Amino acid sequence: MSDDEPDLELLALLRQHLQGKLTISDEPETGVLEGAEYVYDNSIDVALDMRSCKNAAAAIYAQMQQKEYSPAKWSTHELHPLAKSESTVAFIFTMDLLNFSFWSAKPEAGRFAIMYCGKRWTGYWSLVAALQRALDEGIPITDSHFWQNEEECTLEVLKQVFRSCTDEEIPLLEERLACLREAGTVLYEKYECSPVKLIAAADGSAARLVNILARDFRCFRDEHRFEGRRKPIRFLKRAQIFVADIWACFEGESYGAFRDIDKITMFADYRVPQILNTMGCLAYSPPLDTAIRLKKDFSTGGKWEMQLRACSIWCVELIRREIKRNHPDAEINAILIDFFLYDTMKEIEEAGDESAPHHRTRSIWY
Ligand SMILES: Nc1nc2c(c(CN[C@H]3C=C[C@H](O)[C@@H]3O)cn2[C@@H]2O[C@H](COP(=O)(O)O)[C@@H](O)[C@H]2O)c(=O)[nH]1
Repeated sequence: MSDDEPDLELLALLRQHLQGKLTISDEPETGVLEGAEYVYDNSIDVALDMRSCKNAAAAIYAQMQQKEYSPAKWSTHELHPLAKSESTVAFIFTMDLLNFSFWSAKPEAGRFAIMYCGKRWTGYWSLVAALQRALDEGIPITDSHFWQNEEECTLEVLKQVFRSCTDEEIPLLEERLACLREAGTVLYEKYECSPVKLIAAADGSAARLVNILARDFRCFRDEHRFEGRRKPIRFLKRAQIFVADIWACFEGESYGAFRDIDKITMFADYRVPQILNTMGCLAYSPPLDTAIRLKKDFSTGGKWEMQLRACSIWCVELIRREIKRNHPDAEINAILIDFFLYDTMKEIEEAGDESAPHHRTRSIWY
């Protein structure tokens, strides 16, 4: 938009304000849900099946109750840190700086994997295992001073941290080092080298913390242009899952106390669309469905990838609303629904069901 063109959105807001119809609260919004709805409304390759979403809401609620999904469940995963401490905040920050792109084009036996505690870990769990193993081996991988030290924190050392028990290396190793370097510099310049100070800057607002991460760290700024829309579509997946992991780990207390945690949306990755499609909630156009089944590469910010990510966010939001409509007192939000869907998809995959492959994008965003 050129400078001399009127900003119609701003004029509309001013008109509403002058008519007393607009209360501008200082509570921040992330804009993620608004962007997701816009893409959903303009999608031609992905649609939501409302009957399936209603059925899914009932099934998800029942299973979440039965499996007692709550923030406390986060700490029951054997690799997640248990201490409610600053070092756990640093661990989670490191983890969510690097929490992206673990999928492999190789068969299960040959894919990147980490041996730790006598078990073979793949995907997201390979990341958590690698960080735990590094700490056991005396590598200060969660310390932002280390990330900035170019003599100590080298690509070779990071290769050692993520050494695989197969022939395949972790994808995007150089990009992961760049994320640590940038984060170390920003923490040094703005937050006294402390992720705890970063959380404190949000003053108890989850939305504000997501916005701070997107503003101050390029590697968290997961936002992309969609067709002709002037404002970028914000997914902010790793920024949001960082806030969610802190909230869940600390069970809404201490560093995890956020008064607006319910503003966090589903995390637009490659796993949850997969299970939403399996449940019939997400429907794909034939060309898109074929491209996913043929395991084609999807470009970052491409129209198919944007629709998949945005419609997944919007789908989980509709499922959340349906659950709350039927169970107004249910302590459920998009985070817990997302965690449940991710874990369930992993159980389906571990049972060997490869019937619905996921879309494949290689990026640092998810
Ligand atoms: N939407 C969503 N995406 C999630 C997670 C998690 C793990 N969260 C744990 C914490 C609490 C929960 O109960 C989970 O146990 C990882 N991912 C993303 O998936 C991808 C990895 O997939 P795979 O290669 O198959 O492991 C990668 O983009 C990673 O960033 C989640 O919860 N939701």
